[in-house]
Amino acid sequence: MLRYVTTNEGKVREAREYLGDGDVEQLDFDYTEVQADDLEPIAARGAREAYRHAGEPVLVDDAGLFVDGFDGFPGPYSAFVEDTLGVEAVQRLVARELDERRARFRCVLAYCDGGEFDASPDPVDRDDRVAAAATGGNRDEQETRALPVKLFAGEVRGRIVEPRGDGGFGYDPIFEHDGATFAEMSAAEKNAISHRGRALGKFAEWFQER
Ligand SMILES: O=P(O)(O)OP(=O)(O)OP(=O)(O)OC[C@H]1O[C@@H](n2cnc3c(O)ncnc32)[C@H](O)[C@@H]1O
Repeated sequence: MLRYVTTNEGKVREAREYLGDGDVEQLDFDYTEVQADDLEPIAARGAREAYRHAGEPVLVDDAGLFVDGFDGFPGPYSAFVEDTLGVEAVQRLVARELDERRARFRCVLAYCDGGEFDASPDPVDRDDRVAAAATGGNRDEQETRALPVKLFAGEVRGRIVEPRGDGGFGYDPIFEHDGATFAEMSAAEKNAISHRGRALGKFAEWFQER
């Protein structure tokens, strides 16, 4: 059984739709969201912490909306911005400030099961702030840091539009791809093209071959 580590029911719905109901169990665990410019170090750190907590194979899902004209804002801060400004305010800001409304969604899945495998290069090393916070520390911290993690990234391009649709979650109503917003699609339709669907596809292929 795979523990899908998230507090977000929408993510779990899509993971179950893709991987199968019986294979995914939600682990509602709030790992430390380290400050970083990319999703990779956040997801890797989360997977290590979640594995130490659960003692079973875990998959962490970190995602964000990156608006081209805002240099990728809100990116890794997407959850904070959704909670504070709200999705519709982001859309109004884009409409007011930008002629060019292109954006992309990214999703990074991080897998950890305490075992050895062809682990991804450690993204924590790439980010000075995260590395500084993660070096030193006690033995527990050093053991957590040493756990191998495998990363799978997915991305989809689209544009920011006025909200449409009742499905999905988060920024889905304002993200349009090929004429439809993600909130106008079923979970299966969204998975077929989305950042999460692509990352899940890469993960499933690797996991089956293990
Ligand atoms: O950290 P967890 O517990 O998984 O839950 P979260 O919702 O805080 O997840 P993130 O840190 O990955 O935050 C990503 C933000 O982007 C939003 N988001 C993530 N995936 C999305 C998707 O597929 N469609 C629309 N919005 C999405 C989500 O609602 C958050 O506001």
